[in-house]
Amino acid sequence: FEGLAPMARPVQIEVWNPNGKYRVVSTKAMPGTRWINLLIEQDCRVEICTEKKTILSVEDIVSLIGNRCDGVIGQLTEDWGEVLFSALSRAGGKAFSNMAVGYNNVDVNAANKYGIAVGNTPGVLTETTAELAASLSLAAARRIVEADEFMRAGRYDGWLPNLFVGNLLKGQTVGVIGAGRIGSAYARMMVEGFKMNLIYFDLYQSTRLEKFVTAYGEFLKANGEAPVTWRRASSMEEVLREADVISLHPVLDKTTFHLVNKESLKAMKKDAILINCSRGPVIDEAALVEHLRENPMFRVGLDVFEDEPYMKPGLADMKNAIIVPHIASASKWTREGMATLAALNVLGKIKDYPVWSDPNRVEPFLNENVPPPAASPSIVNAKALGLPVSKL
Ligand SMILES: NC(=O)C1=CN([C@@H]2O[C@H](COP(=O)(O)OP(=O)(O)OC[C@H]3O[C@@H](n4cnc5c(N)ncnc54)[C@H](O)[C@@H]3O)[C@@H](O)[C@H]2O)C=CC1
Ligand SMILES: O=C(O)C(=O)CO
Repeated sequence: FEGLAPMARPVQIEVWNPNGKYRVVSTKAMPGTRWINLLIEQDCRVEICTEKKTILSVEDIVSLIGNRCDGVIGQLTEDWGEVLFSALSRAGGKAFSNMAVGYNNVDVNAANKYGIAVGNTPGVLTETTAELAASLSLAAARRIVEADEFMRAGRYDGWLPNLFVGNLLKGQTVGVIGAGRIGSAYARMMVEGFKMNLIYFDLYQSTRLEKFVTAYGEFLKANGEAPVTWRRASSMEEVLREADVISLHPVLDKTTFHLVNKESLKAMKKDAILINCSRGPVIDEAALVEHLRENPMFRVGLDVFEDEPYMKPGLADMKNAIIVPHIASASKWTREGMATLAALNVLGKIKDYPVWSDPNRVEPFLNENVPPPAASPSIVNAKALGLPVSKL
């Protein structure tokens, strides 16, 4: 790598295996070391950006790419479009992977234009993300954050029949919008854990989820308990009208932008609970603040925000909102796994490996005791680029 033209603007980096044949850049330090070791073992020089700022600009990343780079692992906060894919292509790059399952920050058409593979990290974060949605559901139903603040403020002076009365989940209806991997895992947790009935809306039927709820209902009945039920709604409005707790888990695209707006909020029960662990712009956040103000019994649990990292004015003042900073996938196992999948996506393309045939079945890549399969775990534009599929 000596003799390369200096970068346009220096960006601080940490280098592993300086003599590696392939140059792979990660725009952020990521948890664990397995991802670094896997790249090094396959002759990669790994450069990790150590700049202090949280969100790198397009210019920062152009500098990082420099004039020779085989692949980049990037983050959902970065704007991966024409400028970055053309820079990566000029540097001889073949692959980019988001360290995330959502890739609404990536212009896949621009990547296709330059023949660059785009990876994401499905599966490894399903349960962790669903568990946070479940945590927010419980926290909202039982007003845990308000009650915690009350205690810390020294305001507790004795048990009272009316103190922080919330909602019982058992026997109520949970509504899921977007019953894909995460939405289905959340639905199962709420149905099995709290014996809620399920209503869901998705463009596709979730047969596995339906079968699970049917079987669980039969199990309960056989044990003399009230069975749980499920229904696939024919419109989102049906879910909004009927559910007591509604959790949003669709991808963010043109069809889901402001899916929840002023009108849809009005359609919900006055004391409903709304959870969002998908992407901020799925909710019209200004309309939500207005709705929270007008309906004190309505509660919301948010992991994501429309103008992340910012909040719409007024949201932070609402007692009926629980807000956490996009931490739904933040368990150690998941974050290390996401780093591994992202690194293997990039490595697989650099080494001309085929693409794994089923991105819902990524466990073989996560087993630390055996070498990972010679494939890229999940490439979203594999078809568009005509990449070969693994026979494994
Ligand atoms: N807050 C966080 O930290 C995390 C957020 N996410 C977000 O969650 C999303 C979902 O992830 P997965 O479950 O793995 O994806 P998935 O692809 O398995 O599920 C998405 C589901 O949304 C459905 N869908 C698409 N358009 C729809 C519409 N207009 N109406 C109703 N349903 C629609 C799809 O048919 C699919 O079943 C990701 O795209 C990402 O944006 C994912 C992980 C962590
Ligand atoms: O994976 C994603 O899409 C996230 O939002 C972070 O895990």
